[in-house]
Amino acid sequence: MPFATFFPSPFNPSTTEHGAIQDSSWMASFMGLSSIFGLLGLVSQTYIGSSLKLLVLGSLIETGRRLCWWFIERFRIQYSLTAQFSEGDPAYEWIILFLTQERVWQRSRDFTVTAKNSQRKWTVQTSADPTTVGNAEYVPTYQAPQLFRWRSHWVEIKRGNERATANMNGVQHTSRLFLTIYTLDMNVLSELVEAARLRYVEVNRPHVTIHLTDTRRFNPQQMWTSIKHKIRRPLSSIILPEGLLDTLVQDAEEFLKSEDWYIGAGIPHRRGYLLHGPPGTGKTSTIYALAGALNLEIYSLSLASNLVDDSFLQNAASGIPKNGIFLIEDIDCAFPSRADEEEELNTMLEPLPRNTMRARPPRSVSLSGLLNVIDGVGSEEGKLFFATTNYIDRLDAALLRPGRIDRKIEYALSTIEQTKALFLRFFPAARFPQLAGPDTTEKGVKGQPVHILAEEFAETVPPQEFSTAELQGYLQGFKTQPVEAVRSVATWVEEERRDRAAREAREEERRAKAQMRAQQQIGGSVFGAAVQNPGPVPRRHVRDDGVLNHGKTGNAASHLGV
Ligand SMILES: Nc1ncnc2c1ncn2[C@@H]1O[C@H](COP(=O)(O)OP(=O)(O)OP(=O)(O)O)[C@@H](O)[C@H]1O
Repeated sequence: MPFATFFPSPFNPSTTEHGAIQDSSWMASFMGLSSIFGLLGLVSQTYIGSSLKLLVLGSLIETGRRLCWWFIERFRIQYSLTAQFSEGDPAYEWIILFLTQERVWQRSRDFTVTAKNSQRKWTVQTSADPTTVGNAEYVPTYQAPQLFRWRSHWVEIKRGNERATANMNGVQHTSRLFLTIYTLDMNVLSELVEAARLRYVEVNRPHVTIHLTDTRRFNPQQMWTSIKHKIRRPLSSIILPEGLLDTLVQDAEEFLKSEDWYIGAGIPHRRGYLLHGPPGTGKTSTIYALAGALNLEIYSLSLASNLVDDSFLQNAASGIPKNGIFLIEDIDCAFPSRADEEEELNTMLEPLPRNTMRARPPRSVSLSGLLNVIDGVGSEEGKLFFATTNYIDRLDAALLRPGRIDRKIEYALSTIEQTKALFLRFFPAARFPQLAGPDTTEKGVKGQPVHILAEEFAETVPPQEFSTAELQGYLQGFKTQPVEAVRSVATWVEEERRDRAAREAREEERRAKAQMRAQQQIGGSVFGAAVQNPGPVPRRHVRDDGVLNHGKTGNAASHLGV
């Protein structure tokens, strides 16, 4: 319809009220305008029509698209299984190794490269030659899902956004992974997870897995966030007095096999071992070798950190799965030594600058917290508890009672037999055929040359004076020179004795000075100092006669020499 007809004008001659004929030029220009309006009307009419058509078409497409997604989603929900894995959980490690081996990330083109650590991540092998990869890890950065086929099923893998958890050290980010399997069969998921676990076990067969907590990344749901793999150590490489190791291994094996017996007898299925003795005598090495021999994973916790408190300990212990070894090294850390207490006291007695408050040295794990963890709820599910200490005397009797610590195993400095065995381990006949010749007799000793050397070495080293670690350190300096090692050992023993004597004298002097300072301050300005520095000294009391006494240890006065 023409525009003019559609919008009748008051200036249109046919519609003028008086019917007067207008001037012809005006008429002409009016006719021109009218035709432009008409044209515009035509165009806009076509435009609106097309727009309407487009609108309808667009709506149809969008509805179709949404419908498609809806069907796809319904299909996914109906015909797929989705599992989530979170960093820090062992299953996450299994699946990461599995995906790496399946080369799922191989098409990645965008990486974050980090120096290799022992924690397995999204590593992609970028080169067929392992030496080229070197000590770096290639972690794909993009979030796009990856699709692969596993046993005739389509599997989709997607990196989730990192989950942020707030803790006392700020916000902690944990990676997540979503695995979707397109199948109706629920078993496929558990089969895949089990296949990943078995592969992980197989790959780590030469290793012992050690789980560690990271106090900076405290998350009550996920305590064991760090994993290390140590080369499995054969039990035969541990040199201990005859029978000690065999008894320990048999005891642990017996324990693992007898869950039913424990349940039947109403005894909690747990076993505690305390390995005690001087440093470097093989306590930790024994536990690692045992874990390797029995295919157990170690969950190792140190009480030395100020951030480890009772609740941290409780959370960590309850996160240990069945048949795991819970290891607390240097368990005495939780309990201060007398030397520590003296040191602490001396520090407290030292004057502080004005207006300075002295913080009490943090020691966060309590004895009751520790006892609860060892025999509390959740500790009885087939867990082996191992603790090591250099100072068994510092441990409370409550901790050492059977049910908490079932076996105490003492480690000592190297005996003649151990020293000899260590020498033979360093210079095996296979590597030193010249020492494996026929039996000879020297200085009344008969045997292969290597045995005669070992005998001579062991006789020169005084028994029970050096730790196996110290002797190992000495022999490392003579890796290829067994004869030289024997020749020089007497000189080394003398030097070591001199060094020790000098160290002890220095330590004695330091302690004597500290004691003197403490006594002077107690006798003189101790009360002034106490007013200035109101740090609490809860376990100690100052007797009327000025003698220090320790509330807890009782006889501290004697060890202070007053
Ligand atoms: N009995 C032993 N048999 C074999 N190797 C030993 C033995 N004792 C110590 N070593 C060696 O000495 C080093 C330290 O040993 P380990 O850490 O097991 O000692 P430890 O008793 O746990 O010491 P610490 O009390 O200081 O923790 C290791 O390299 C280990 O190989």
